[in-house]
Amino acid sequence: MAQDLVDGLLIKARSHLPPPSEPLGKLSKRDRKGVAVIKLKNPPVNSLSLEVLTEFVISLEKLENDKTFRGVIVTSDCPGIFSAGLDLTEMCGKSQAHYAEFWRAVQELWLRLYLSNLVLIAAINGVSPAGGCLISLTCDYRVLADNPKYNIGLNETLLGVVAPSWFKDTLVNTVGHRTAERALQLGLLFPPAEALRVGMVDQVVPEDQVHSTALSVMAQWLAVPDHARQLTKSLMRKPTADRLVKQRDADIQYFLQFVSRDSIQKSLRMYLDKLRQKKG
Ligand SMILES: CCCCC/C=C\CCC/C=C/CC(=O)SCCNC(=O)CCNC(=O)[C@H](O)C(C)(C)COP(=O)(O)OP(=O)(O)OC[C@H]1O[C@@H](n2cnc3c(N)ncnc32)[C@H](O)[C@@H]1OP(=O)(O)O
Repeated sequence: MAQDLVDGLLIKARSHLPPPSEPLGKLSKRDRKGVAVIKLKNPPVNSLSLEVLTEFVISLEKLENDKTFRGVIVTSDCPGIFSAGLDLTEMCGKSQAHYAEFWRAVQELWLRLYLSNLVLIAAINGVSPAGGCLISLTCDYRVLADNPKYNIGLNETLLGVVAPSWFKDTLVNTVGHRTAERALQLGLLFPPAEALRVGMVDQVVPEDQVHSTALSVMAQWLAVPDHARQLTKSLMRKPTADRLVKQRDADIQYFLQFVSRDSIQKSLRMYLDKLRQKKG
């Protein structure tokens, strides 16, 4: 059975963890076929807090160093939401030191994912704006559930912020320059059929088939010898990643200046308020 191929690894935010005796990221070694599943679990919306980013990096590092694993399926444990993107509360009303630590963690996760030697398949089982979309774009292949609510895209401009150059590069490398330019300026969130048409995802399948499709795709990618596939991936991606690696500190300083502006703080606060008021 396909499910037998899969091992489980759950990323959880500490605040939602059961007793402290349980490790944060659970990495079971039961799997023999070398495929792990990273399930994001930070309810209610899988926002990427500093803690989740850090935990994600640690989990990936463990998998990279454990030679029994050759592939990872990245998916969500929150119904209907793949990830709401970066945790906006981490970018609002905090200290400069906090912003710097947060942004370094965002950079680190992007670099780890984008340059991973593992085959990464995104099983996108929910809405996926901004940072959520970015995570999927770093994967080697994206399978999206066919649900009209499951929009995906880099919507930063709609929040009054700007997708940094390496977010932009990741999108350009996936969908091409013109589609990326339009999508980024307008902050477009694509419904599944559109996302497929522009190449933001590779496959759209019925919701109950996302996981099994990701597994089938994984088998196809794992049929290729690792060394050849990994070197090819590096050839394709390293130039993009190197642009950030060469100027990580400058990128952090740029983020600090940008996010500390009164106008940006105001935009982010207004956006958060709008989200919160939606309910009431
Ligand atoms: C030139 C270069 C310049 C350099 C620039 C530098 C930096 C700027 C770059 C900034 C990059 C940002 C990337 C991002 O990822 S920003 C995040 C963008 N995300 C979004 O726009 C998604 C927002 N959320 C939603 O649209 C919805 O929540 C949803 C995901 C569709 C789910 O909807 P629903 O199920 O109805 O849930 P609620 O909306 O009621 O939300 C529940 C709860 O969660 C809070 N929340 C939602 N999203 C976030 C988030 N991203 N961060 C923090 N909190 C979030 C929401 O406020 C609710 O909270 P309460 O329960 O307290 O009301």
